[in-house]
Amino acid sequence: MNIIRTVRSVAFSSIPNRTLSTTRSLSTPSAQYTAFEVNDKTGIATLTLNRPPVNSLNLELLTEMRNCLKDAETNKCKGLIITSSSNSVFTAGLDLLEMYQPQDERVKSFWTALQSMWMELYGSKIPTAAAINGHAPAGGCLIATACEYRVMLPNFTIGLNETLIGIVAPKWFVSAFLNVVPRRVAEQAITQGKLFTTAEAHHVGLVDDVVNTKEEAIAKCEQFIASFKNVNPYARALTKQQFRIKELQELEQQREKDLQIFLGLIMQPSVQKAMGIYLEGLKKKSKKQ
Ligand SMILES: CCCCC/C=C\C/C=C\C=C\CC(=O)SCCNC(=O)CCNC(=O)[C@H](O)C(C)(C)COP(=O)(O)OP(=O)(O)OC[C@H]1O[C@@H](n2cnc3c(N)ncnc32)[C@H](O)[C@@H]1OP(=O)(O)O
Repeated sequence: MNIIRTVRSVAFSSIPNRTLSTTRSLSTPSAQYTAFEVNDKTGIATLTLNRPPVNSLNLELLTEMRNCLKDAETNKCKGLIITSSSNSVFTAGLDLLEMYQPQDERVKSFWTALQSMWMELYGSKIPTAAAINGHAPAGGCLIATACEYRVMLPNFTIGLNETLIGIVAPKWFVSAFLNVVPRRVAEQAITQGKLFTTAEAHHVGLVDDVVNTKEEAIAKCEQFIASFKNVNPYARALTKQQFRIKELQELEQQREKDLQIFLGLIMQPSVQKAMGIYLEGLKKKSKKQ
């Protein structure tokens, strides 16, 4: 696999136009699981999730994601694309090992980092797009629905499958899902823990477009971001905020309560047992392959 390096605090406005190399990626020692590149010509940032084998979202990855999102906004990038370095998994969602038999302080930091990353992404002032080049269950779907545009490659799955693991998708997971699919479809799917195939997701509007390759997916995201080129960024950001402020304020005001509900749920012996069985099943399946 290519070693992907990460750029931090590169002011887009200070990047000169170059003809040969069109992306800039500098390394920072702290970035382990993400690559963050800014295209010099378009000003679009790409955040690539890079935590093999399945980009499961642990504390460190969530923290890096949040830092990249902040950098993209601070540096006035024209837009942000999220994708994965894997050929088959966008992200497997939250790292179950963070929630199974967890350490007290770490699991609190983990959930707090998830809240922060989501608020940063959902509330981002710049256009955001997900190039979903693999499976996107649970937390993967959460990231995709927090973006303004989604394009997906064929024959993968996406959805909020929490109930199948014996856990509950919090209200803010559901509200972002509800932005993109009708309420009836959402209620049925989330209570069933349904994972939609790409074709089904496209049919219900969970993804906007389907393309065959990652390159095409990135190009579609770039087109989406470019569609705002004649729009005043300030007016755009305030307009977007009007659509999203309610969910953001709700979570901001209830962060501690949300954390306590999360801890109360996952620490239940029956939930720990269900998670253990689910993890065991994943490991058995992985060994068979
Ligand atoms: C009103 C009250 C509200 C209260 C709210 C409270 C709580 C909410 C709590 C939690 C919310 C959680 C949301 C989540 O995101 S939970 C995670 C859900 N994710 C999944 O179910 C996906 C599981 N994974 C898969 O289905 C497959 O791995 C996948 C299709 C993604 C990829 O398949 P592939 O064949 O390529 O890879 P595998 O062989 O299955 O896996 C390789 C390796 O990775 C391990 N692994 C997979 N997924 C995870 C994961 N999410 N976390 C940790 N580890 C994972 C897998 O076990 C294999 O490991 P190993 O055997 O190689 O050691």
